Amino acid sequence: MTPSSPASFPAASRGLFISFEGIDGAGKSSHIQGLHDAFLAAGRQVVSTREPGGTPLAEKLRALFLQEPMDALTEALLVFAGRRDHLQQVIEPALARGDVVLCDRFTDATFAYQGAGRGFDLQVLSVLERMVQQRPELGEGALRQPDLTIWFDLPTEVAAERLAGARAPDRFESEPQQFFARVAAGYAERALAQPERFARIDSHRPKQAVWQAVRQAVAAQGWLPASKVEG
Ligand SMILES: Nc1ncnc2c1ncn2[C@@H]1O[C@H](COP(=O)(O)OP(=O)(O)O)[C@@H](O)[C@H]1O
Ligand SMILES: Cc1cn([C@H]2C[C@H](O)[C@@H](COP(=O)(O)OP(=O)(O)O)O2)c(=O)[nH]c1=O
Repeated sequence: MTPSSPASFPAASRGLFISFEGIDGAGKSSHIQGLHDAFLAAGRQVVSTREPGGTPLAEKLRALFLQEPMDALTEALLVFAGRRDHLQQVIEPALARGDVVLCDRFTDATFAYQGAGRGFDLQVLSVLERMVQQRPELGEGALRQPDLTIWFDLPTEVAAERLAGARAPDRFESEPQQFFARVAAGYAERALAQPERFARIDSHRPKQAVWQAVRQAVAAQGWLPASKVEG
């Protein structure tokens, strides 16, 4: 059996938590399914989920969050309330089973959108992050964070072009490009602060090249075989 054969790749059975981030239209949704399939082919159980959302309660909050006008603190409280339920009901049980959790956005989005985008107090967001994600069983003061965050980075004008006409814009997608420039800067700041967790993907390339970079970022962690290019 060769080292790249899926059957020879039981890449440890500890749970893996991978989040996907980027401004709207960055192209992340296009690659989550590809990774889902690649992990299944490597013999892993996979849970693909999203934020805001991921549980019946959090999906109800998502609908309000995306459609109803509200201030930035209300946005932050709603999104962290949904996150708490999502962690308790879906993410932690999946990680405890040893599954791979692929999460379309997580807390970095709150720092980027509510923090950098809306200008909301980052310290308040850090307090909420600590309340919601604290996991004493991981160590004293430890927070649940993704093991890897795949950050799709591309110029705001390219993302806007990709979104134009693609779907009816929600409350965030209707924001002007300056908003997304701030959000992008917010992601860059988070990535700078926690470089070991972030894999930056240059997403201003054809889909296949982006996919190869995504696959490579995961393979570099030893979680998928390196050789094969799928997708
Ligand atoms: N590398 C790419 N080049 C050109 N268009 C892309 C690329 N990746 C995604 N798209 C298109 O851009 C739009 C937004 O992609 P999507 O995956 O929905 O972005 P996101 O989930 O990050 O908001 C879709 O119409 C998608 O087909
Ligand atoms: C998770 C999260 C998302 N958002 C925003 C980013 C997106 O514009 C929106 C929904 O994210 P997303 O699921 O990427 O939207 P779509 O299904 O249209 O691709 O919510 C926040 O503002 N804060 C958050 O904490």
